[in-house]
Amino acid sequence: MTKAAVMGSGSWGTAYAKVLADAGTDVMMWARRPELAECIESRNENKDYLPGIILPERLHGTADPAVALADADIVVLAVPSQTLRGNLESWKELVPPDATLMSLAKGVESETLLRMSQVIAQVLKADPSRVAVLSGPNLAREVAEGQPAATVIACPDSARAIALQKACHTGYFRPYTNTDVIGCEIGGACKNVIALACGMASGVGLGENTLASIITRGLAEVTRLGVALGASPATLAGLAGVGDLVATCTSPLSRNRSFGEALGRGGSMEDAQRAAHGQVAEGVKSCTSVRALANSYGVDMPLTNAVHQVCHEGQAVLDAVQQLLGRSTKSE
Ligand SMILES: NC(=O)c1ccc[n+]([C@@H]2O[C@H](COP(=O)([O-])OP(=O)(O)OC[C@H]3O[C@@H](n4cnc5c(N)ncnc54)[C@H](O)[C@@H]3O)[C@@H](O)[C@H]2O)c1
Ligand SMILES: O=P(O)(O)OC[C@H](O)CO
Repeated sequence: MTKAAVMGSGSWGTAYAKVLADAGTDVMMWARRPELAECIESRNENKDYLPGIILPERLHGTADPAVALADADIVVLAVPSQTLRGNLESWKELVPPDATLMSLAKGVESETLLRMSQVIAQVLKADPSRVAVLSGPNLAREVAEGQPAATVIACPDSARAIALQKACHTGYFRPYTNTDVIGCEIGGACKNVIALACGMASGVGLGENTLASIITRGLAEVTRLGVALGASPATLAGLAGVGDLVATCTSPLSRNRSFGEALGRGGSMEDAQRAAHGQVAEGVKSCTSVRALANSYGVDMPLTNAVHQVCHEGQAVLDAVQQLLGRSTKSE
C-alpha cells in the first residue's frame, strides 16, 4: 500500500489529501495547529479550510511532522511558497531518503527567485529526479466536492510520475504526466499574477473583452518567460498553462482574483486580504519575484509589472490600465 504524507492542511493540501485517499492511498496529513489535526483525525473534517466536506477514513491528521513523514513513499508539500524553505529546514532529517517529493505550491521564492522544485532539491539535497510538481486548474473546493478536474504531474523521472499518477487517479480527478517541470511551475506561479490583474480589471468595472485580452496577453508573457527558462510552449498551452489560467482568472473561488478585485474596487491591501478569506494569495508576492526573474532573463512582462506596481508601489488600477494601453504598438 502506498503511503503519502501531506505536509500542510490548508485548502489545497486537504483537498488533494482527499483525492489521494479516494484513490486508495493511505494518507497522513500534517497540520501546524494541534486542534486542527485533532479535528481532521476525530471528526473527519477540516472545519477551518473546507467546512462541510467529509474526509475519507483513510485520511489521518497529526500535528507531529515525524509521525506524518514516517515511512512515507510520497511527501506532498502543501505549504505556501514563501514558507516552504523554512518548513523543509525543520523537516529535512525526517524525510525518508527515497521518497518522491511533490510540490503543490505555486510561486517563485522571493529572496532567491528559485522555483519550488529547486528549493526542495536544494534544502533536502535531493536529486532533481526525485522531485515532482502537480499543477493544473484545481480550485480546492471544487476538487473536494468531487467535481471532475484534470491536472498535470511533472517529474524528470517518468516512472515516478506514473507512480504518482496512479496514487491520485480517481473517478473525478484525472492526472496527466509530463517531464516539463519548468513549464508546469512557471504556469502555476504566473497565472496567480494574471488572475490578480483580471480581478483588478473586474473590480474597476471592466468587462469580458478586457478580461479575455488580459488572459490571452497574460499567456503570451508567461510563455515568453517559460520558454526563456527552458519550458516547452506546449506545456503552457495545456492544463498547467491555459487550463489553470482560465480557472483562476474567471472563478470567484480564486483567492488571487478576489484579492485583485478588492483592490480594483478601491480597497486597501488589508481589505483585499480579507476578500481572499485570509488565505494565501500567492501572486501578491510572486508578482515581484516573477518580475525580477523575467528581468534577469531580459523577458518583457508588462502585465506582471503592472500588478507589482499596483500591489507594491501604490499605483492606481486605472493608471496601470492607461500605462499598459499607452505602450508602443506591436505585432501579435
Ligand atoms: N487553494 C487552491 O485552490 C489551490 C489549488 C492549487 C494549488 N494551490 C497552491 O497550493 C499552495 C498551498 O495553498 P493552500 O490553498 O493550501 O493555502 P492555504 O492558505 O489554504 O493554506 C496554507 C497552509 O499552510 C499553512 N501555513 C501557513 N504558513 C505556514 C508556515 N509558516 N509554516 C507551515 N505552515 C504554514 C497554513 O496554516 C495552512 O494550513 C499554494 O502555493 C497555492 O497556490 C492552491
Ligand atoms: O485560489 P487561488 O487564486 O490560489 O488559485 C487556486 C488554484 O491555484 C487554481 O488552480
